[in-house]
Amino acid sequence: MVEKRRPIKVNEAIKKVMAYAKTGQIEEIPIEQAYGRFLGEELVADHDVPMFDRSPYDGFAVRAEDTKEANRNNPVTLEVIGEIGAGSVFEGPVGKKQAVRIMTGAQMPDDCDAVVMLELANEFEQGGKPYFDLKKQMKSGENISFQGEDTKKGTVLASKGTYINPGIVALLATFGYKYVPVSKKPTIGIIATGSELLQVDEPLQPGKIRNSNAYMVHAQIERAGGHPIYFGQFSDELEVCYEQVKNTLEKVDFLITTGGVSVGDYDYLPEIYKMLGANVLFNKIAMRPGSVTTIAEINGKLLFGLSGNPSACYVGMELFVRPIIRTHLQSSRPYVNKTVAILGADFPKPNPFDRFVRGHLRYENGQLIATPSGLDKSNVVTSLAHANVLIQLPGGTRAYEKGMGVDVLLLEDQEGTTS
Ligand SMILES: Nc1nc2c(c(=O)[nH]1)N[C@H]1C(S)=C(S)[C@@H](COP(=O)(O)OP(=O)(O)OC[C@H]3O[C@@H](n4cnc5c(N)ncnc54)[C@H](O)[C@@H]3O)O[C@H]1N2
Ligand code: MOO
Ligand SMILES: [Mg+2]
Repeated sequence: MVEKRRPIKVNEAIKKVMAYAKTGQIEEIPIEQAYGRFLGEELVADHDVPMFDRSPYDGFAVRAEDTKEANRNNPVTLEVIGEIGAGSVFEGPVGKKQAVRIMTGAQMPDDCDAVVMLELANEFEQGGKPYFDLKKQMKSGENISFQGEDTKKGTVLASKGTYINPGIVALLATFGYKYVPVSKKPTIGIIATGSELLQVDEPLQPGKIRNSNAYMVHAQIERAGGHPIYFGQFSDELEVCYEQVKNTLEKVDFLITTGGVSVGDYDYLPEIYKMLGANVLFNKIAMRPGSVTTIAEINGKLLFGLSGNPSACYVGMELFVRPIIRTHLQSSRPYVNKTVAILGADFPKPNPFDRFVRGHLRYENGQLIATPSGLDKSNVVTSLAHANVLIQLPGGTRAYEKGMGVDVLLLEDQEGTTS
């Protein structure tokens, strides 16, 4: 007699798993390797940027008061008493009707309060000395990048757990991080189960398929920011799988298995959880695909029993494993980000369970359109290739029509959300 499983709501399932979410440790890595990692600490400006008033143009640093009388018919003449390249500092005083040639990025001389662009200065020499005429009155503060205008000392620029994009890398360099504190990646074991599975390089045989889940999950873990370790594929033999799961558990922060969670004769994961003495959080979720996703816990360590069906496995990974990874990486926004889009095609199949349809999101005439990216069956693999969203269709009796507003989960987004 097959056991009767009680489906729980998706949000309830996520909550049950997240009760075991833990933040991980921090490690320091060279800045060159920081891109794509997650900040282990908040990034605070420990000095003003820029640190000094500087010129945004190549030109002349002047005292605005000397240009008061200047206009188109009445140029003022200023004497050029020196030159400052970026990186140098002009030490001397700048007196009445004097100016200093200055380059973009160079520190302003203390006595000057405006910069004349080179194009506006009519340069000439007299008695062996350089001068220029200026036909424009300068305002005090004109053409200056002021100290602290970019950011002020003490400003929090990014919170911990932030995904390090190239812009964050620029900030890290600005504040002198040769080594960057990043969240240590959780190690996540992957085990594929199924006697039908061929290795990726084996020729096809009758009744067999190649193991795609292991590599797909490997990539999904990397996208989420974790460190995957693939422990191999095992045929449906209870003892072998049990030993493998038990040994692997000791080596990883979390373990993902694919396949063997349903009610088939060779679906051994439920039995393995029993043998391990694991606490099964749930074994049925009111969702499609992935209704048989089973998650267990042993001494606080999570075992994700993802479905063998590729699309179900994929969805289970994004909904349940990803927020656990992101929390480990210190993010306070661990969930897949969401937005609303317009459904790009009819979806006529009503279902009592919530659906997560693999979809492709695109911009069209300023609107976001989400269209299913292939056949919507949980055993389908090709619909995953062009999926950049999961279209979330609440369960019920209704069909969904092209043009309706729908929630979409943004799979390639790195910002995440709080719920
Ligand atoms: N009587 C019932 N049968 C099924 C139920 C049910 O409730 N009652 N649930 C169905 C649902 S929903 C799903 S999803 C699948 C889940 O199956 P399992 O998680 O037990 O996975 P397997 O039986 O091992 O495999 C299912 C399917 O996926 C293929 N597979 C497995 N591993 C891989 C892999 N690494 N790469 C690619 N494809 C893989 C496997 O060949 C099967 O076709 O159960 C339904 N049945
Ligand atoms: O777990 Mo299944 O994917 O609902 O078809
Ligand atoms: Mg099965």
